[in-house]
Amino acid sequence: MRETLIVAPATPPGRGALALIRLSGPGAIELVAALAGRHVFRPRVATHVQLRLPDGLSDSAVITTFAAPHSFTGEDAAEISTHGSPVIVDAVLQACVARGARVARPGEFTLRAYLNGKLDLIQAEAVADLIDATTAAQVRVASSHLEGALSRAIAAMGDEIAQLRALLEASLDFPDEGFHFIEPEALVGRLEGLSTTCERLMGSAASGQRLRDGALVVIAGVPNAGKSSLFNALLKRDRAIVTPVPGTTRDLLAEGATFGGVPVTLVDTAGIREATDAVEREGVSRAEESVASADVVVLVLDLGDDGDDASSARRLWDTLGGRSRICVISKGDTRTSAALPVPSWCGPDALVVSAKDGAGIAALESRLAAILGQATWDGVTLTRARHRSLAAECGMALSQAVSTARAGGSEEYILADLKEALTALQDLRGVESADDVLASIFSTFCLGK
Ligand SMILES: Nc1nc2c(c(=O)[nH]1)N(C=O)[C@@H](CNc1ccc(C(=O)N[C@@H](CCC(=O)O)C(=O)O)cc1)CN2
Ligand SMILES: Nc1nc2c(ncn2[C@@H]2O[C@H](COP(=O)(O)OP(=O)(O)OP(=O)(O)O)[C@@H](O)[C@H]2O)c(=O)[nH]1
Ligand SMILES: [Mg+2]
Repeated sequence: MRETLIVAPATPPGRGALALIRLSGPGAIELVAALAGRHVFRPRVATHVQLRLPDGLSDSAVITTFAAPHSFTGEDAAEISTHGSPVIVDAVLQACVARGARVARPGEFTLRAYLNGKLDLIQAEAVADLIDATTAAQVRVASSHLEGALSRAIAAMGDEIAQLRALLEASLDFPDEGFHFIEPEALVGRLEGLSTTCERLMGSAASGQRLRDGALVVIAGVPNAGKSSLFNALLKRDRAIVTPVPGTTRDLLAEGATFGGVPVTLVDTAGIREATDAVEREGVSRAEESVASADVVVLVLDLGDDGDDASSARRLWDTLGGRSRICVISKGDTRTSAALPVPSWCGPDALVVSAKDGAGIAALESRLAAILGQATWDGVTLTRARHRSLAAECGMALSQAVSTARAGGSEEYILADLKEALTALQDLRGVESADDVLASIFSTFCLGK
């Protein structure tokens, strides 16, 4: 499969100032030379040429060649930078295909870089995440993974495991002498160190996955609490209908927003109460489902009224125990000294906001950013379910090794656990990945990557 020459546009479809078409594989350099009508290119030097294309077309273009192994893919590669008309891009692709190239599958360039050892699996995933990034925080994490920060952290754990295994195996080789190449206390200490490192790594997974995949923030409360007004204030536009009539919002309203660099789907819901008509009842049940699946619930409470409000809001708040929740007292501009004090069940962290004059909105945004923000471990964050489950396998094997070592158990059992932990770490970096794992990762790439 790696023997074929592949070609694909690296720039998005449609009109642009320029377009880049990339080739990788044997014959890439000869092929562009033929299109340019010249033979010699200095590797890695952009060269201005007149391209000869099918149907009598031509274009003034720039070609760069990369001789294997000094390219992104590790193969012979070439790039053609043309004027950005889709007609020219098509003509270049046709010309390449006519000369034996095949149009690349999604992610195939990066797959080749991985198969040729230019990137590990974590770095290859980071290429896709970098292209998909919509916030600076997502770019920061994906760049650091592409640069190798997470891979190095995992490799360091693997090295420590390999050292411990060598010491344990050496001890096994001299059973009669009863000689240990590592003292039992030192072994327990080093295993605990590994186990702690693994746990800290796993501790970054929830926020890392939220950063990559986005989070769900749901605004909830009783009717007329000021939820839709708060929704609009956070979005900084007049998205939802706001009226003094309780029960105004019926359906869920979802819009994109960003807090602390985390892409968020912000949802406004119907006020939760015993509904009398069928439409409202459906709205309330959708609101409850949305609350159940939220990463963070913002409970809006209007304390300007008679206080009946507060008792039903409190029931809702109590159902959120153990979840990420923020209590927001709305309509701060109307609250006089006569207004009800903030009840103690809201906790000391309740925020008073006003959608009308904007007071407290920035504080709410910071609170959301703090809850959703990254928990990094030495600047390294797990970002995918794949990372999380392999780190968990590693963590389980390590804690097993710790308990065996603490109980003075046999070296053979500890060795088996360490082998399992090491395998999980190697799978994380894709040292020897099965074809179906690779297929599922690379098929999510965009064309030309
Ligand atoms: N024009 C262009 N821009 C691009 C890429 C590309 O392929 N082409 N990239 C594609 O994703 C990214 C840059 N990544 C690259 C990674 C490695 C090599 C490369 O030639 N590596 C050689 C030489 C090493 C060196 O001198 O730094 C190698 O690894 O041997 C090039 C680009 C983003 N920008
Ligand atoms: N003075 C003032 N009035 C507010 C504020 N926020 C909301 N209101 C008023 O409170 C009423 C209800 O506001 P909404 O935002 O529609 O409340 P809601 O919680 O979405 O209501 P439902 O969709 O019916 O559940 C409207 O008359 C708003 O103008 C505020 O910060 N200050
Ligand atoms: Mg509403």
